[in-house]
Amino acid sequence: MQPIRLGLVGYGKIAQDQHVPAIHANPAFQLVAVATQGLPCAGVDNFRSLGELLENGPQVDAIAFCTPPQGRFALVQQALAAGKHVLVEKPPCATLGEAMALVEQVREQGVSGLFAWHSRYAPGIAAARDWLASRTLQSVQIDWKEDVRKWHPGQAWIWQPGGLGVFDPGINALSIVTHLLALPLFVESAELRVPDNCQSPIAASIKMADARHLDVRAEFDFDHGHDELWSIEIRCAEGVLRLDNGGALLSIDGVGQAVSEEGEYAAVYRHFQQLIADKTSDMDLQPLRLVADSFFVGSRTAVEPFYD
Ligand SMILES: NC(=O)C1=CN([C@@H]2O[C@H](COP(=O)(O)OP(=O)(O)OC[C@H]3O[C@@H](n4cnc5c(N)ncnc54)[C@H](O)[C@@H]3O)[C@@H](O)[C@H]2O)C=CC1
Ligand SMILES: O=C1O[C@@H]([C@H](O)CO)[C@H](O)[C@H]1O
Repeated sequence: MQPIRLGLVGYGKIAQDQHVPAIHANPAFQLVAVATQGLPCAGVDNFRSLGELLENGPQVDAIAFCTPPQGRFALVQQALAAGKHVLVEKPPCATLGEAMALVEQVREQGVSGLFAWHSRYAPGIAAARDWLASRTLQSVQIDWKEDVRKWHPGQAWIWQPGGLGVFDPGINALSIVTHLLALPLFVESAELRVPDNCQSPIAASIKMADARHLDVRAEFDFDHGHDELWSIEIRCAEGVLRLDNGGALLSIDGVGQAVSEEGEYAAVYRHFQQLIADKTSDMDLQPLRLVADSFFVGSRTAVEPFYD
């Protein structure tokens, strides 16, 4: 079986930390070319733009997008126009409208598309989903607090319009919860705390509910330089389920549970490989819709300027 020849656009932090190692570890893929505006990727042909890669580079079957969300829509459209399968990092686009258009364009082109909500592939998520399927949910508490200076050093785009600020990691928690719950969520209220010198929030409190009035609360903090916290606690009539470390750890009533041994990005690429084989797609919009709605209804509180 010939490997899927893969191009990658945006050889930055997550491409270096996660995508390229996961691609190299999966024999179903062969990374053959990179288009990036920063440092080149060793061992493959490098180009300064996707257009140049498509025009002058080696043949590719699929393209992975690891650029910032701003401008990504046009890049993915370029790949779709060339008939390529696409794997798109989260958040899929800078706006909900762009992401909705990509879903349609993937369908029209008859290729496979994946919105890579990587946290949905964390080791504890599948077991959590199985346990919750037969339980009576009463409330959900999300606490997602990390250090932007550690995870996005010098990345000005995250504070600019379309960059989402604290929702860039926070959307991962929303992607997990929307994957675990049976019904869609709606944003009831939100408070966004925006630094004087930024266009996007550094912290946020969100109150959500589903059609059965399940109480879902989220606290996001991007300036949390100590004891980082990525936890989701779901109280049920039958007991308390807790995901910690971004979904890597699962406990029920305080007792640790068996989880998958596969890493997030290995699972992401295995899923992409399966979508291509099955000639289908997986492009969920709900996490991005919740972020958009948080921006719609969120009150804004100005806080002190942020300096990297
Ligand atoms: N930093 C992290 O810990 C994680 C980031 N992500 C997501 O991955 C995406 C990228 O984030 P990072 O890697 O941290 O950002 P980054 O700023 O480190 O990397 C972005 C890369 O894209 C390149 N680029 C920008 N525009 C381009 C264009 N038009 N053509 C070609 N290359 C272009 C830049 O040169 C840079 O190398 C974001 O959507 C983020 O939410 C996902 C998981 C973790
Ligand atoms: O997707 C993302 O994950 C976090 C971080 O890598 C782990 O929580 C990062 O802020 C965000 O882009």
